Amino acid sequence: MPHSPDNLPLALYNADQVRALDARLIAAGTPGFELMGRAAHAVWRALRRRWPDTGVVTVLAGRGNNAGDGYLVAALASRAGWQVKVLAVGDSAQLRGDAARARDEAQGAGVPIQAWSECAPLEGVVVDALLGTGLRGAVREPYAQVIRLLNASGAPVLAVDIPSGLCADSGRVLGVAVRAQLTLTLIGLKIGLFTGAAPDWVGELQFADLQADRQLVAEQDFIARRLAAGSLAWLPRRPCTVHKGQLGHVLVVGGERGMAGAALLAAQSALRGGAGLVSLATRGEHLAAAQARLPEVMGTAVASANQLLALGKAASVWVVGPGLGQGAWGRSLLSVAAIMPVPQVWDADALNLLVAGAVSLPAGCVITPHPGEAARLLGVGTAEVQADRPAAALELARRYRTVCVLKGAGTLVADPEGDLRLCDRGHPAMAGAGLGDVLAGLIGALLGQGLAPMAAASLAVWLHARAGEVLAGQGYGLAASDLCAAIRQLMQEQNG
Ligand SMILES: NC(=O)C1=CN([C@@H]2O[C@H](COP(=O)(O)OP(=O)(O)OC[C@H]3O[C@@H](n4cnc5c(N)ncnc54)[C@H](O)[C@@H]3O)[C@@H](O)[C@H]2O)[C@@H](O)CC1
Ligand SMILES: [K+]
Repeated sequence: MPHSPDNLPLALYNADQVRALDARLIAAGTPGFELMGRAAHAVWRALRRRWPDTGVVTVLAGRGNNAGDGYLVAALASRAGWQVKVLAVGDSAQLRGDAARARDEAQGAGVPIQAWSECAPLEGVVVDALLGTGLRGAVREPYAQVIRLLNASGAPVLAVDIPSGLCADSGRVLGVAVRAQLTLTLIGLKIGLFTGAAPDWVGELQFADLQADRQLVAEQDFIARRLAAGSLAWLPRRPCTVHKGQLGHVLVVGGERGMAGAALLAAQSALRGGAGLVSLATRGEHLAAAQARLPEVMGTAVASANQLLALGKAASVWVVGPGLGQGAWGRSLLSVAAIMPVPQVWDADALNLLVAGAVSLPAGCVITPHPGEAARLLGVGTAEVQADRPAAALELARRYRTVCVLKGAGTLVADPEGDLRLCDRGHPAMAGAGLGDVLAGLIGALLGQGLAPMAAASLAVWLHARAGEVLAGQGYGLAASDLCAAIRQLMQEQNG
């Protein structure tokens, strides 16, 4: 993703939480208009840094405090000698409170304020100050038409706080949204800037804390935390005397006929993720190829539940599902997994069989659905999952009493108690076959080395995404198996 440098804060808020934070700051003695002024200075600085030589600004202003920020930016631009105008959507005479004061300040600075009309030209850099965290429901007219024309104009856009039309809670486009080149968000990071459709609308993301009191910020509830290297539980350093028996024995179960590769990738990933031992329970036809490709992995042909039961007792972690299929073979193997009292990762067809009611999920699991699997697990459509990914991840974790990794851009990791992490790393090049199998194997390896399910899932998601970024950045085709070496490299850099 183009945004999310390492220096952004970790806490992610929904709209209500960020409003509560605004209110706390105001109650603690910083007037709202003072915050608005700081917001405007931050926007103006960001604008000049990004477009230093333009000299022309059009501010599109709505009727709330987001517009107030915009009016004050216009005042600053005018005082700096830039050519600036405000196009007011709706009647600017109806502005109230701080926003009205900001409008008056712009007027006092000589900024022309015109009522927006379809033929008003959008000149220079456009500051989107139409709608912020106060947006409720689908964008109404004439705002929707303003946004459509803005997007069609090709003008460079700096969005104030959040691109207008994007839901601050879910990143859903509420009918229509501004496509920004740069978004400067204020006081706290809204989760809607990172999830759902947001990565395609936000552009570069910058953050201004408006000098908010750190103690007050720390006391504010948040909905999720961003995954970042510094915030992750890393593997403990290995003692010199360590032996393979202490590093986990991961058993990968899968590879129905025609789907051998998925299980192999999971096994390879478990190996490269540092598991002491890796076993593979698969169809007999696949053994020779598996041994040739991964000689370190102990491959066993399993034809029945009893064979798997005998084999599986030696393993400390199970990774079940890659290429498992949904036939009788897969179902019988999964019924064994369901009674094993060890940490497990359930992926792919294991989840489809779970939906079909073939088995129930054992305790201590991590499930790793993509949006389609998540939708089936929740009994809703995929669009509904994508419309509010944080809510879907939390609901899956709660309903199945498990750690849930909801894959896709902005992968989320949730636990049943409501702890939610978001990964804003990764790359579109990762939308390919086998990437999920690598993630499942890596989570298994980290569980085997002693990390708790939430920590193992979070670290694996982050390593997987960072590895994808590193490889995509080198500009060659990304194959899932390439990722294993890059993940190993990242782990070495961190623990080395
Ligand atoms: N003191 C504060 O609370 C601060 C707020 N700030 C800014 O204020 C923003 C929040 O301000 P507000 O709460 O006034 O809200 P907004 O300015 O985001 O939006 C409120 C306006 O949008 C209209 N609206 C709501 N839903 C709509 C829809 N579906 N279609 C069309 N119009 C719709 C409302 O009628 C109202 O006029 C933040 O995003 C941020 O930019 C900053 O100035 C920093 C300080
Ligand atoms: K906006």
